[in-house]
Amino acid sequence: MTNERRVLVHPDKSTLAGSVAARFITKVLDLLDVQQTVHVVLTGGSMGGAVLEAVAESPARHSIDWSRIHFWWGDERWVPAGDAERNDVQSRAALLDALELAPEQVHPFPASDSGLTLDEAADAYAAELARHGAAGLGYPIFDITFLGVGPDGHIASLFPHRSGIQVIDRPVIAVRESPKPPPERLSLTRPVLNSSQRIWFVLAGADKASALGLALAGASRDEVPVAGIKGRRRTVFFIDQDAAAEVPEALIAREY
Ligand SMILES: O=C(O)[C@H](O)[C@@H](O)[C@H](O)[C@H](O)COP(=O)(O)O
Repeated sequence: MTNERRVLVHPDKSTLAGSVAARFITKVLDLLDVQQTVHVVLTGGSMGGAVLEAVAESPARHSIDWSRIHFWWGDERWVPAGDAERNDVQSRAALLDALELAPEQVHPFPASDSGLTLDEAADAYAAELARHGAAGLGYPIFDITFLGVGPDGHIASLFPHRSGIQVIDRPVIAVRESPKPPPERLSLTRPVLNSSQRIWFVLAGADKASALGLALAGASRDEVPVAGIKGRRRTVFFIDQDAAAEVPEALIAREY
C-alpha cells in the first residue's frame, strides 16, 4: 500500500457522492472485521452532506453494526445548539438521526449557547478527544477523516494565511474572524488531522479547481491549507470532473 495522494475523478456530484458512500460502507465493514471500534471524522460543506445522504439511502448500510462507530467533526461553526448552520445538525439530518446511535458515540463540538467561551469550548473538545485518546496520544486514531475543501483551499476551519494551519501544540483551536461566515469557529488542528489513517477529501465544482491544482502542484500549506494535510496510510481526493480541471493529468484516475 502506498501513501501517495490519489485523485479519483467522477463525472458529476451525484455519482461522486454515491461512489464515496459505497466505499465508506465497504471500508467500515472491513475495519469492523479487524477492530472493535471505528472513529470517523465528519465535515460540513455541501459534499460532506451529500455523501452522508447517499450512505443513508444505501441498503448496504444495514449491514454495519453502527453501535461500534464513533463520530467526530473536523470543525464547527460557533452558533447555538440545533442551529441549521451547525455541521453536526447537518450531519444528523443527513444520516446520524437514522442510525439510532447512543449519545456516547457522537462527539459534537460545544455550541455557542453551552455557557462556555469559545476558548473554553476548544479546551472542552480537546478533553473529549483525550478521553478517547489512543495510547500515548491526546486523541483517537481516526480511521476515516472526511474533509471538504473551500475555493480558497481551506480545510476544516484552517484558512490560508492564518495562524491556524501552523498550530501544532494543541489538538483544537478557537478561530476568530474567519473569512467564511460565521466568523467564530472551532477546528481540529493539522497534527490531529494528519494522524488519521485515511483522509478522504470530497470536493466538487469548478470553483475548487484552482486551489486543488495548486495544492497538488506543491503550493505551501500557508497558501492553500489542503496542501498540508496527509493521512498516515491513504490520502484520496474524491472529486468531480469540474474540480479536476487543474489537476496534473498524471495524478488522475478516472472512475468511469
Ligand atoms: O464549516 C465549514 O464550512 C466546513 O467545514 C468547511 O471546511 C467546508 O468543508 C468547506 O468550506 C467546503 O464547503 P463546501 O463543500 O460547501 O464548498
